[in-house]
Amino acid sequence: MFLKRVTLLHEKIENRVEYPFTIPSISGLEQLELTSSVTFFVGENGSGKSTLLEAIADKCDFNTAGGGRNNIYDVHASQSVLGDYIRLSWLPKIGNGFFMRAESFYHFATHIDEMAKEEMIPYRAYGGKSLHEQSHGESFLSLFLNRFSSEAIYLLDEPEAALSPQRQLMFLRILHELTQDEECQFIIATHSPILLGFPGAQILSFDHGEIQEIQYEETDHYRITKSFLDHRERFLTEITADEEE
Ligand SMILES: Nc1ncnc2c1ncn2[C@@H]1O[C@H](COP(=O)(O)OP(=O)(O)OP(=O)(O)O)[C@@H](O)[C@H]1O
Repeated sequence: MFLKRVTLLHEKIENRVEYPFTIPSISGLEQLELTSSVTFFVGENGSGKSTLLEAIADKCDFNTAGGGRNNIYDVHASQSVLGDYIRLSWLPKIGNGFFMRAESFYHFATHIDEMAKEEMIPYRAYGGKSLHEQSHGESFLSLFLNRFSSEAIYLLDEPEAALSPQRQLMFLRILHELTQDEECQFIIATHSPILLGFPGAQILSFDHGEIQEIQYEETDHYRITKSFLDHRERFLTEITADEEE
């Protein structure tokens, strides 16, 4: 692995009453030690996962709208506000990698089409054809299978968004292959109980106003999914009863 630590530069913060320092998990951050080649960010919606991931992408000089260092295009409101306030500690330092955000993947696909049209890149790196001509899930997997290679850091924001459970398992296999011998590092914000099950991953929870390491079985994603699958009828009865009150 390459990125070892993320430090919040408290001394640079002048205004703590504005985003992103209004997010408890961010304002309380001191240092985050990354201890595995796969780190997951988990937590409730709005707990600050994307904010931190985007800031890390910014400090890696990746396009914060999604892409690597050479993918230069603009998407409205994709700048990282937190990037100026964190420091990344590397051993060794690398520049290869990619930031993928599910929500702006459409814009990235258009950017790739434009580069291919101008013959600046071949489609080979993206599965042989335009990402727009592949289904949402197919295009995600094309990126993972063809563009991802060794000695790089990949920052992925909800990669499961378009993937069927079967494709999520394929993604786990890709993760396994790319992290063998610690050749690639991944930081992944996810809500998927399947992805979170990756063996040996570090799981960082952004809940309860702080970022702390937790075990797979302690995540809401595992607990709620397991409980739902084990007691589906009871869950549905309770949900319906609430609606009728
Ligand atoms: N550009 C912005 N300006 C002001 N507030 C913002 C901005 N971006 C995000 N926020 C707020 O910061 C909080 C954290 O957002 P963030 O996107 O980091 O959450 P998240 O944990 O990734 O959530 P999700 O799981 O829903 O993707 C949210 O309350 C959000 O409304």
